[in-house]
Amino acid sequence: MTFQFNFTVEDHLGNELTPFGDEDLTLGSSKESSVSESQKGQWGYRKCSTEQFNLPQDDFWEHKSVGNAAPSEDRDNPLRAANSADTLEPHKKQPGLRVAKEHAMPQDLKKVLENKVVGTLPGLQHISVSIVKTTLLEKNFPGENIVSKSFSSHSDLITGVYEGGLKIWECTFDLLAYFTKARVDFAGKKVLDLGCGSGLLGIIAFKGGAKEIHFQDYNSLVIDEVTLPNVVANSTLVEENGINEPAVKRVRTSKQAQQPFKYRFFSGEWSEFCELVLRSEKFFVKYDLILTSETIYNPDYYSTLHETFLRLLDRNGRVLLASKAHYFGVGGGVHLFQKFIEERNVFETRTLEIIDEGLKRVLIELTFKHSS
Ligand SMILES: C[S@@+](CC[C@H](N)C(=O)[O-])C[C@H]1O[C@@H](n2cnc3c(N)ncnc32)[C@H](O)[C@@H]1O
Repeated sequence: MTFQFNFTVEDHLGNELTPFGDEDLTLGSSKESSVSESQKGQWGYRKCSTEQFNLPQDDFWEHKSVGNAAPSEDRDNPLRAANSADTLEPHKKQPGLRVAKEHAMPQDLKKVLENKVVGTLPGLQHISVSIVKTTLLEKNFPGENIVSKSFSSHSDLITGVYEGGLKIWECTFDLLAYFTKARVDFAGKKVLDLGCGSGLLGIIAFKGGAKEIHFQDYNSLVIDEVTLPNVVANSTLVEENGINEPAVKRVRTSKQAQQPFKYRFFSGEWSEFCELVLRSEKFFVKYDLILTSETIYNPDYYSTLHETFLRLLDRNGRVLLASKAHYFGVGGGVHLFQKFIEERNVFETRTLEIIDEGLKRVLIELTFKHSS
């Protein structure tokens, strides 16, 4: 599927460091922007010198090994069955489904930021994805060839090959703004940034005091080249630079800041990811919060996405989801997704906010109909 429905905030704002922008990936129609003037003004770039980052010691990163058997559970009730590592509905193994894997944090964290250019947003550091793409193209990256595939097919999404993680999508910023507005409480929570791409949602959750954060993206390369570097770039700057993030101030004491945080990184298709994490610990502790932006564009994925929520969300947890109202060309959107959720009758949805400028966007919350 050849598809383009968005712009990168980074490219849209213009940046002289960008040798080619996503302009090159755009099919036809004009781009629409709803990025506010204040967002534009706050975006800037600087070359990254790894010396500028006082990177954390090894024990900062706590990893768990994968491989324990999953607990067996009662399957009569969808909620109980959701605890099982076995799929609720027989999972049709499709050939070519991207197998999930866990990414270990590299030993040498400074290397993660090598050749990266770092931009800033309020309370956030963020590497330039355009530079990453260019570097990978130049290097003729031997792994997942998604950059050149995306480039040559003029598409931001290639179904089953590249699902768009090499951009920061617009709704990420809607959700970030909502976190501040609604004073979302991350303290002590176990959080999943699902379909993370840049990982900015999870990073803000970390800064807000979340106790454990997992990042998942379809593409392995996205995790290695974008998500991980962003996490590293943001890992210690919070305290050192005195970034004024209200949520940070509220919950993070200097003592908390010194405690090791648990990050884990995963790539792969959602059902495979579920299998992997549910098997990774004998008693997998479910997520209190699942954050997900621009992941409901393809109706073909709704069933797997629903099942992922069902199996991985704590009964008293919630999903915060941001989406365009409609994804032209692919067919998905909020209305269709909400209808799908209603029919399944497991979650209830609540509209948190409608952003009606540029392309209409919606923030919704999902919670279990019957919590504990
Ligand atoms: C359009 S991108 C959005 C990236 C990021 N959340 C943002 O807002 O900038 C959609 C993301 O969802 C994930 N995704 C989509 N479909 C998926 C699937 N079937 N299995 C696993 N991940 C998927 C991909 O990892 C991709 O990064």
